[in-house]
Amino acid sequence: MMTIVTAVKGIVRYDNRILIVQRAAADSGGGTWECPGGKIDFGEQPEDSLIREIEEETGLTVIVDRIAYASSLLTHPDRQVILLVYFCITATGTVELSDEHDAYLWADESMIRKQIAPSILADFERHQIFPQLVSS
Ligand SMILES: Nc1nc2c([nH]c(=O)n2[C@H]2C[C@H](O)[C@@H](COP(=O)(O)OP(=O)(O)OP(=O)(O)O)O2)c(=O)[nH]1
Repeated sequence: MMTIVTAVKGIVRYDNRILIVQRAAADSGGGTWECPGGKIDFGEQPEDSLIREIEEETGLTVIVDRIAYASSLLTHPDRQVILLVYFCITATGTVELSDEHDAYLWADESMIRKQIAPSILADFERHQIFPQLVSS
């Protein structure tokens, strides 16, 4: 059966860096670096879902600033994920990871370019995320 799920992801900013997290080695896509976030629960508002997911994955309580971009990908030939990606801010940089991730990094532009999954980097370029990180 073909399914579409909606996920929310955060570009969490702190001290001129953003938070990237490495998927646990044992999970699907293990070892790849991404922005924190996850799937929207039925009936949930996207921004509430993002706050909940980031809290679960990192222990951070973020404030959602504004939408950065929307994107879509197939994680499997019959499974589509619609991604809503938001800029977020946090008052502290202290991260406590869940079992879903093995490592985290407060990354600047060059670290992001080196680490993050190519499909995410392509979205960052397409939607001019880097210039927005320095200018606001
Ligand atoms: N193209 C693109 N893909 C992204 C971005 N951010 C992001 O996490 N991804 C990818 C990584 C994942 O393969 C996919 C969906 O993330 P997800 O957390 O819902 O995970 P998943 O579908 O693999 O499901 P699960 O294993 O966590 O249950 O999206 C992005 O900004 N652009």
